[in-house]
Amino acid sequence: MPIQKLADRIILNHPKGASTEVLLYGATVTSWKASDKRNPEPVERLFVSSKAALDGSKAVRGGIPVVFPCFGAPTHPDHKNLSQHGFARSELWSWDSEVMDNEAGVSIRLVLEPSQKITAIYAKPFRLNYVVTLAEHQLSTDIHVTNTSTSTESFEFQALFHTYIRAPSDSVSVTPLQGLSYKDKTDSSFQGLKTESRAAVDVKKFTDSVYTNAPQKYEVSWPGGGISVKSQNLKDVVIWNPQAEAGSKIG
Ligand SMILES: O=P(O)(O)OC[C@H]1O[C@@H](O)[C@H](O)[C@@H](O)[C@@H]1O
Repeated sequence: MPIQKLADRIILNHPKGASTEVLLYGATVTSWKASDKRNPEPVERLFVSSKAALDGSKAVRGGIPVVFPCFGAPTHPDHKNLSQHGFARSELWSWDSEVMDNEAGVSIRLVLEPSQKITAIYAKPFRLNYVVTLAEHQLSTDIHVTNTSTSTESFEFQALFHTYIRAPSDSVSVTPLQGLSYKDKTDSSFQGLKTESRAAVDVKKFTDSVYTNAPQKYEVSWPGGGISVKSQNLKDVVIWNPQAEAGSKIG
């Protein structure tokens, strides 16, 4: 069965061995296993904390949480009743459809629409469609935000994937970010933007950097492993790793 619909999650299996799991809670991808040249057997590519709650009691600490309609603490007046990173990662999404099921890819669509609970904190006419596609060596996540208003009402939003890549934090690095402007969220004494001087950005110390106008094509590499990340229409990229310093404060 390439697509298994369980009560709380969807499991996708690719005929060549890759697999992924998507929780209906938050539409959070909690596992992606794929092979590569170094590993003929599929290996897990995403990090999920051993302490993560997967029962829908709080946003999943790991995998790929979906962030909408605000990133970080809300700053826009429309988001004033929301918590950090918005509500999409902590709502129950609905199954919509199977999009594709063949050797090229196995793909499903989930949907999130305003419920009474959401409208109480965010009364905007939105619909989110989320398509997760598993290919032999690739996982694609596409978020489509629709303004369902029948009038001229508009709204501003931020949307992103909060991907936790499974990598050794003492030796992983990300390229190419050199020369880009970034907000260093670990440095509250400095309000402006810094310029990235490093050819390869590591996360050996607590890192929380928001790069703007980034190239949308990155190599995340470590000795003996790595992963390529591509994005479309997502021009900012965040490199975050709490390390022990900030990690010890996370539940
Ligand atoms: O604890 P949360 O809400 O999942 O956020 C985790 C982190 O998410 C990152 O994307 C932010 O840049 C950090 O500032 C934040 O701490």
